[in-house]
Amino acid sequence: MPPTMADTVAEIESFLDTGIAAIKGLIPVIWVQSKTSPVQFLVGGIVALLSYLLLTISPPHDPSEPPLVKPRFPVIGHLFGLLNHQVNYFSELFKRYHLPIATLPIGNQKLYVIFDAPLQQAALKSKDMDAQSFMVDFIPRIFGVKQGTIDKLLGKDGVHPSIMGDMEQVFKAALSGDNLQKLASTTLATMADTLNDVDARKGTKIPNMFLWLQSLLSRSTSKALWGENHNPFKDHGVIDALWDFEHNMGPLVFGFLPSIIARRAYLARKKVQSALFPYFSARHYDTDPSTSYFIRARTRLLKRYDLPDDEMAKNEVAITLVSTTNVLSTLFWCIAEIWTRPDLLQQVRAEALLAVFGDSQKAFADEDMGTRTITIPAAGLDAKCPLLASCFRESIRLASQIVTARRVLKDTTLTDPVSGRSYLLKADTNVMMPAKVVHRNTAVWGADAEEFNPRRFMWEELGPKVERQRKAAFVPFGGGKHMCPGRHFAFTENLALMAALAIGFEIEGLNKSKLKMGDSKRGETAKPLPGLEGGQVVLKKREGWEGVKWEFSV
Ligand code: HEM
Repeated sequence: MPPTMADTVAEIESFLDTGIAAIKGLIPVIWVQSKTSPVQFLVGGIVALLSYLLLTISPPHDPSEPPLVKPRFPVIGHLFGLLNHQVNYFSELFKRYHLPIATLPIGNQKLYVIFDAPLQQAALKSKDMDAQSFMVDFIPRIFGVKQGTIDKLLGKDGVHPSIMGDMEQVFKAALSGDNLQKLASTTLATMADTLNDVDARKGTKIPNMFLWLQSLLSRSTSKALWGENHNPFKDHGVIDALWDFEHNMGPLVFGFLPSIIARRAYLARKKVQSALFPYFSARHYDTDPSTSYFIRARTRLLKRYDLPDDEMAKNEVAITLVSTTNVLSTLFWCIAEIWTRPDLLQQVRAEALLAVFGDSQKAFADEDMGTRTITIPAAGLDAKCPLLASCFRESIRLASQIVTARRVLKDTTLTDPVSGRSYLLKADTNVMMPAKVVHRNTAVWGADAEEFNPRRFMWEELGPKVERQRKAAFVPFGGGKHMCPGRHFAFTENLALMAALAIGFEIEGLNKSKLKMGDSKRGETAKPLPGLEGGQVVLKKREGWEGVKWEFSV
């Protein structure tokens, strides 16, 4: 049975008492030793003094703040824990203390960590917390834009108002209604070309499924975003540089000597920025009609903030990344889980056939399809293919290691909508909300929370109570006003692609023993470990479906 809050607080207190007693106990020992060795006395004295200082410089803590979780090693223990275990450190703390929210002292600073889904959602909806502060700190370091550019965008230059509200509107408009439909149909058209290019007899040899999907998603999404004619990512070298940057950007957060300490990411970023610069200076976003609303509206808005083209090129490296990174890993895991379970694949296939052909699916099951054109209706597949959609949600649940971050703007009280318990959060403190802890909480997901269960999101089978509980604990897209606006796009493109793959293709050779999820370093969606991406596979057209031409309607 998990410990209660009272047990946990008692455990924390007893741990602290033991620590202080140990330090106090050292003093007579040092004194005794001093009789024989002055050097030992000196060293011991320094140790005791340092330990005393370490135990007393912790930040003030109000009892109405979230419970204090002192590190096992004073002062810097949590920092070491985070550096050492990254996102998993939050999971370890949750396993140890089972708290809904905690205060972690780090040096003389503190950090709040929210482990509980309803509390996370309450925090994401709070007007007294924002995400901007992180932009100020990290965007110049990660993307190399000037501090002045960020000041303009956040309205700190005394000339411009903050861009945030208008940008949220651009995101919402760009990823809904007609704009979403156009973006999804252009993306899926490139995917259809790739499926149609698969050799009818030999298939397509894929040495690494993850990299193959990375290329497919980058090519199709970038073309849909930036337009067909002047897509800066047309050259595959630029796509490779984008992922090289993504993979190696970690040391850029230190913010000094990037060309030395983060050389690989720095050079890759430079290559992507050099490809974006001519796009902005030639104003293709305005003149090329195939440019997406997303890029056109966002660029026009940024231009109202007087961003020169080189700053535009730096800042906009983020766009293709945000539109593909999380999709890539979740799509990969979903394919890996389905295509390594023959029974599940059969069920997904039957469901997709029914969604595409209606009642006539039985007639098609063994028929030679000749050179027919088959259109996958991408819109509405979520409802028509509940098993496939459940598998996709389950892949997102397990792969999502996102840590959503906010900063408290002024002292505020956060109330857990379920337990009714309130916590005081102090101004200027950072708040971290790890999705992995919520997504693997056995109290919500059951004893098999660490396992892939294809039917975990089959609402009709589970009933409304479980549906409500699980929906509340499914938080991969963040929440509040910054909730991922691309989630509908992600569902549309992924379900449609997988439906086509299930109906018309086999993925031969996908090897379960060569698949392993890695731990996310920066709180992104988890990738497979290098060398454990499922091995070499062949994407083959199914017998009788060799001549089919694929297309998608949205
Ligand atoms: C499975 C796929 C995806 C996952 C798990 C995901 C997750 C997230 C998360 C956690 C956030 C931050 C929310 C917050 O701070 O509260 C976010 C923001 C965002 N996502 Fe996604 N995302 C996905 C796909 C996409 C796609 C396909 C697009 C675009 C085509 C996209 C565009 C964005 C944008 C523009 C934001 C920033 C929103 C803002 O700051 O207002 N995402 N996403």
